[in-house]
Amino acid sequence: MDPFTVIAMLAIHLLGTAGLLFLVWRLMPAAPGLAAWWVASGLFGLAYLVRLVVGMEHGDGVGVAADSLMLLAVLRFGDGVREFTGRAAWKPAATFIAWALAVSLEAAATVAFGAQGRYTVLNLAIGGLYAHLAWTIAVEVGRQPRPLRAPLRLLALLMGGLSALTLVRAHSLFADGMAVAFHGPLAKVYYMYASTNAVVVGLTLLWLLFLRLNGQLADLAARDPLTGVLNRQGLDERVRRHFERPNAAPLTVMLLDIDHFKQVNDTHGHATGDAVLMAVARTLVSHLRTGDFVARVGGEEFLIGCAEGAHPDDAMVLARRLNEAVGQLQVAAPGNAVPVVCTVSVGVSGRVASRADWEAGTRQADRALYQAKADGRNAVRPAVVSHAA
Ligand SMILES: Nc1nc2c(ncn2[C@@H]2O[C@H](COP(=O)(O)OP(=O)(O)OP(=O)(O)O)[C@@H](O)[C@H]2O)c(=O)[nH]1
Repeated sequence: MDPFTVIAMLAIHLLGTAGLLFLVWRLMPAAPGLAAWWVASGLFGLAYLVRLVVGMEHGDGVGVAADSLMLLAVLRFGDGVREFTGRAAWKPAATFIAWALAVSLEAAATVAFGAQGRYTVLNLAIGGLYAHLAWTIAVEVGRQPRPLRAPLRLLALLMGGLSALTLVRAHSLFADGMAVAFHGPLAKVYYMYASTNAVVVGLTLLWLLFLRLNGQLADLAARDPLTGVLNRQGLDERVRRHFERPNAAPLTVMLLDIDHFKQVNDTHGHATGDAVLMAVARTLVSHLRTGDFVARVGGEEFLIGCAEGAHPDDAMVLARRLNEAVGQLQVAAPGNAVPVVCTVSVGVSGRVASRADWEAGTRQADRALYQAKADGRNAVRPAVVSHAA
């Protein structure tokens, strides 16, 4: 394939990808990285388009201007990667300096050596940026949620390959002259790889976005929107996953109910009632230990799963600690000088060793909670477990 056709195809792929990412971004403007990625893809496509229009081997200002778009594109791509993975963004000044430095070096090389100087510096700069990107993504693989790791690995690999090829190309351009840029085996391999990348990178970005959104949706479906703790569906899933593990620790079920919560609503209003629910949920979460979990299972009722054996304290100790901590809460009520205080009653089950015993454990905790309420509230009661065969 002649270089003109290859570069035309590259421009079409990149502009097409930019259009697709742009349409997705219009629907999800808050999706991290997406705004930078569609701009990067568009700039890259535009740079190739300009190259086609002005001619590829120009050693002049127009060529340098087209290349400056390409450098900007790689920098924007990096911005998107950092945003998506939650890494600190480069300061705009740092990005501008990196870009201006590369463009100035390229302009100086163009003046001194013509097209050969221009292409050598461009490939060096872009190859270096790709290497940095490959490294940044590779570092993130271990830090990101498990489902994102495969596409991130692929992206790191693609960037690494592109970096290696671009740097080899820079060396060949410097050593052998302009002919190697568009003709011969290296040019063939380079443009084949670049064409494949233009398609695969765009798809990988969409793959990453899909996985991220899928995770967020699953999280939304599993959590109570008011308090952020698990809802019933999330709880079922959590218990199922817990007991699926080999050598899963037994669990203790704790049911915790806010006392006289109706009065809080009736006296201070529903919004204050909501604030109390949020404060109680935060307190419970802050006291959880590794392996424990909390769910909102009713209006003012929470369930805590305590992983047995993983902690020096047993569930009763945790239950008393939670009862005390909630009792110390003071929740501001709008229009009321005195903050709202509340207490909780807690019922604690016996050990639950398997998924099949979970419902029975929940019933035990419920009976113990009933006992705590019957004993005057603000109390913790263990289940009375019958050992009859
Ligand atoms: N603010 C607020 N109130 C809720 C929510 N869900 C349920 N409630 C209220 O919680 C109250 C529960 O009242 P009851 O079941 O009578 O229980 P209680 O007043 O806590 O009494 P005891 O449990 O017997 O101590 C009701 O007034 C519900 O309207 C919610 O999401 N927000």
